Amino acid sequence: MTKVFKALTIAGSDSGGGAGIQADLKTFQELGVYGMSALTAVTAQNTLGVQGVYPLGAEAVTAQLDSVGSDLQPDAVKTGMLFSGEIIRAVAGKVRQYGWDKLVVDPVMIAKGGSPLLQQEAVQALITELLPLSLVATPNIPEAESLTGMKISGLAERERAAVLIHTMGARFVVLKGGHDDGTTGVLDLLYDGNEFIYLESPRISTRHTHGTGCTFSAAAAAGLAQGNTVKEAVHTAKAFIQAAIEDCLGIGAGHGPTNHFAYGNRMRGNVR
Ligand SMILES: Nc1ncnc2c1ncn2[C@@H]1O[C@H](COP(=O)(O)OP(=O)(O)OP(=O)(O)O)[C@@H](O)[C@H]1O
Ligand SMILES: Cc1ncc(CO)c(N)n1
Repeated sequence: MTKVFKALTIAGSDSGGGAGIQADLKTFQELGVYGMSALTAVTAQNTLGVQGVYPLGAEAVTAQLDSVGSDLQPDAVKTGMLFSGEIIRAVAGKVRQYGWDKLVVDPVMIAKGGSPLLQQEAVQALITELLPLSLVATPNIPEAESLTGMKISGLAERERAAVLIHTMGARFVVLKGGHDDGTTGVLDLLYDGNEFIYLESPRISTRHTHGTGCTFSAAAAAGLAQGNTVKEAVHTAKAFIQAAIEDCLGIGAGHGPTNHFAYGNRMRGNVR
């Protein structure tokens, strides 16, 4: 039998299916990785915004992690929306207990429309509890500003923020450039503690970018689950999200989801 690669996402549910757990599982599946999930919160959400946030208690998160950890042994794990310090501490405890060392931390804080997905007081727990356990952290620019307390405008500041987040314990940092509006390219910065690698792609002019960060970090986790290096996994994640934004589905009246089929379609030669 061929080896089955397995990845676990610890994140919130997006009823609209473009971000959160749904984006993660679709991405795992498209990249040939068996997906598992531990829910932290249920959101009532669509392309127009977040209509409600219903967090789970930490014990419900712990129970799901024990169910997966005691039986299914994920090859890689990613975190998304964690909502509270209590949930972050529970997740960190289980990551340590089960020795999940291929951990991608996407420090989700605020949805694109401005709704908070992480309590302000939980940012410190993210820094002290989870970043030190992470193999890869994938902040966007506002998240990097919140983690570091810096205001980031130019490339030099972005590099400085990546170094700071690395010193918080993330062995690799991908500082994503989606929010750097007004530029013709999108520059994601990968820092490995030693050198900067610049992943640049043309900026696609579209409003359909709901869940780009979730999809990107899930693709990176899928690559790690398959045994790829961090650099390989991040390069594939960039190609996956670029295709998913380019071939957008155009659904919903607001900020629509990306096309999770796009990368696989291209690989299979079925271009839309
Ligand atoms: N308009 C765009 N064109 C091309 N690539 C983009 C665009 N917007 C985002 N990306 C890519 O998508 C990935 C996610 O970046 P972004 O900075 O948007 O994350 P995010 O803000 O965490 O996403 P979200 O919170 O919506 O899930 C990055 O690899 C980035 O380069
Ligand atoms: C559940 C959830 N997680 C993450 C994001 C960030 O895109 C979102 N909008 N919703």
